[in-house]
Amino acid sequence: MSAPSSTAPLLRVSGLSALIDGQQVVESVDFEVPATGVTAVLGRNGVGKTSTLRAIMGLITRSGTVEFEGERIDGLPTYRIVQRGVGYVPEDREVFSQLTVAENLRLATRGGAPHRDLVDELFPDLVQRSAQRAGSLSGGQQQMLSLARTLLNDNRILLVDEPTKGLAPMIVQDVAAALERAAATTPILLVEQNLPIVRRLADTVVVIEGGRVVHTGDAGDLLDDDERTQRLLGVHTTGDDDARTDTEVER
Ligand SMILES: Nc1ncnc2c1ncn2[C@@H]1O[C@H](COP(=O)(O)OP(=O)(O)OP(=O)(O)O)[C@@H](O)[C@H]1O
Repeated sequence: MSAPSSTAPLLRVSGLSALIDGQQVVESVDFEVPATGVTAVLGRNGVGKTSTLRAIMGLITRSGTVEFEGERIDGLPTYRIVQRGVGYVPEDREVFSQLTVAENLRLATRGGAPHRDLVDELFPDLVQRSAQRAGSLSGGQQQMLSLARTLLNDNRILLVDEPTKGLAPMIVQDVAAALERAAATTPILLVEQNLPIVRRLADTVVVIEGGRVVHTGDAGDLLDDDERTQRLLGVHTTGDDDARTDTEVER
């Protein structure tokens, strides 16, 4: 196989479908993730955003094609996909609550933690709390730890699922700053319902409805079009700093 050209998408998803308990939750999804910047997956609650990421990672039964750097990864088990450099930060954070911050980071390390300095710089609070049990961290600190675990390693792409969900506004900004910094070197496929954060971070958007892609395009173009945003996402963006496409109230 010839090497992918510099303009080729890094990740190409074609006809991706997925089942949970026999129910079709992702239906023939097609989209591409370019080799730079942030691609945001948007959509109302329960439309299949998380399931799309989980299907790419091989965490749920899926069919269709997923190509990463020009090679198919849809037949690989999750650990092999991660070894290829696909970093995944799940929605529910999944920190080991009985282990300390330092132990969580050590367990996540592949190949000598090449980005330890970056992680320490991005998350000084975690350095301070290195001996603290992860289960006793706040939601925001656990999100930082979950991100830090993935950012420690060399990733070719990051899949990040709702990193700001349920977080206080100040922590949301800290998480966004960390993602912005990571995106400078590593492309990100981001599920995010906080539209101001999407506007800040994303270049491209993929909108999902009922398990299918219903819109792809420039992030600014969509978010500048209030009528279209309202139609696709059920929320207005104009002048609303807290616009979210879900119903959660931030704590
Ligand atoms: N473990 C599960 N068991 C049964 N149904 C599930 C499970 N996980 C997801 N689903 C269903 O699959 C569909 C898609 O869910 P998914 O979490 O992918 O959507 P989402 O767009 O990420 O939603 P949200 O924004 O609420 O996180 C929903 O109808 C949901 O109820």
